[in-house]
Amino acid sequence: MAKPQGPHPGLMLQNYGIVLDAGSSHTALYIYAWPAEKDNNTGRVEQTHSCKVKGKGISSYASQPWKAGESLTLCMQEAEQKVPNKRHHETPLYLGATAGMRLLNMENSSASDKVFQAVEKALQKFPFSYQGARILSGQEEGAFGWVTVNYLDDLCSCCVLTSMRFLSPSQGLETTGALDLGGASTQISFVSDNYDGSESPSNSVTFRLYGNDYNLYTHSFLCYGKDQVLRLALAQQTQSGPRTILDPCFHPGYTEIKNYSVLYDSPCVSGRKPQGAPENFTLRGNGSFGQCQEIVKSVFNFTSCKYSQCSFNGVFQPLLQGPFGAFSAYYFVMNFLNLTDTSIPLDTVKDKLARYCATPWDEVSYLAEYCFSGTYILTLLTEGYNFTFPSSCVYFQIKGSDAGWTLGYMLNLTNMIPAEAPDKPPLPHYVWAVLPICGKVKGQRMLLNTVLQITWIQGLFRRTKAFSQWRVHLWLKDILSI
Ligand SMILES: Nc1ncnc2c1ncn2[C@@H]1O[C@H](COP(=O)(O)OP(=O)(O)O)[C@@H](O)[C@H]1O
Ligand SMILES: [Ca+2]
Repeated sequence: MAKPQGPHPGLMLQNYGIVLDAGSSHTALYIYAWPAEKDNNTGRVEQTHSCKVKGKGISSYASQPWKAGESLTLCMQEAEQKVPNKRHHETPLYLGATAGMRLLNMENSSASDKVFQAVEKALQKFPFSYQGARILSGQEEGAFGWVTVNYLDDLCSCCVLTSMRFLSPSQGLETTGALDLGGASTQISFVSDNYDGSESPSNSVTFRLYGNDYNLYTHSFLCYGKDQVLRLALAQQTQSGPRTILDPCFHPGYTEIKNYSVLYDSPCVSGRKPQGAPENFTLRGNGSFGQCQEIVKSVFNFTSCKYSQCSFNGVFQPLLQGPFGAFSAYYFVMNFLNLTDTSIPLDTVKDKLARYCATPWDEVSYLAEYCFSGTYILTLLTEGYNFTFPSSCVYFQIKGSDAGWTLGYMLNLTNMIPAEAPDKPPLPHYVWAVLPICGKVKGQRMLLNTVLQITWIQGLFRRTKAFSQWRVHLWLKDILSI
């Protein structure tokens, strides 16, 4: 008897790519896959697996570099299992390190080199196509995060509402800005119609996507990740070298003994350690959101700006233009605090946070830093970047933990972001007519894409936003299987 016919084997063939995100707090491995039979520009890339490396980030192994390499072994073995053997040799493997290694490199470049040597040695033992380990610049981290957010196109209801403005002839189609909060740095990246890149060239990244140039504004604030900002705030409170501090950013009843040398062992605060400080100090929480916000505000410098406008610390920032997707620690913290709904008035958000901060520690007794982190996020967004809530459309990404620069980095390095538009229109025009029907099948996201596409047909763009067309193009190819 003839075997039942399965799908043509060629149709099942997948390509894979692996990216290791060596962050300041920990390393994570991501596996991406896309259909092999489609040309690079049309297959939808999806994350098929992720693995969190046990222990801290690779920069924490400065004094025992070999352990940085060893720490990756389990996740790499898992990747060997997850990627089919036949594809191992063709699977590119990248490691990108962010602010933790940027800081280590500033502090002790030979230690950072040794960590990379150890990591390289460990990764080369695996059968994948190793493509190198390096530190990403802050601009790259911001820009690739933006590519990911726009590629994922995982828009929430907040932005569906905002999509109404896509129909306005004066506004043009918008890309989604990206907000990434790490432990040691934070990035903001967006396209603003009023920004041509000339005012502050170091904040400008140009992308050629589908025949159009995008001028992206991006800035990475080193030391403004949530873990380093906590050091800045504690440094602010310990300048006189006290033995005890009453810290409003921690719950009442919370007590912790902190070591001065450990606190000041970071380029973000080094040189500020008080002379003659004792070995330790005791941190006692008193849970006051208002006072905590005052301390957090004091780590931002709003006084000098040599540009037409600035966010903080004298850094140029053009007019905000949204929507924005906020991911990584933005999502972890706001999700934990049940504050991801940005349609809530700002005062209500502050009330909720104030109540959380004032909750006695014995009623929380779990992860002490969320009051501080929530206060920092709110202050960074509203005072630092000047978002106004609820009118600014910032959405905390549901798949927050998995959005980040890694996908954009891989898309770029594997040339999967087409720089040029195809010679002919991606699909004949009659196909657009079926869109409203398709739109109902997959719900919200489809509906939004429909809006984008119709807007395109009607020629309502002030200028062509080919990146969105590219997304729609990918999606159409997907659902129509062409
Ligand atoms: N479940 C979680 N809840 C709260 N914070 C988290 C959670 N998981 C990760 N984080 C935080 O997210 C941040 C991730 O930063 P990371 O990517 O390691 O640093 P960077 O991007 O600055 O190099 C860290 O501050 C880490 O503590
Ligand atoms: Ca990160």
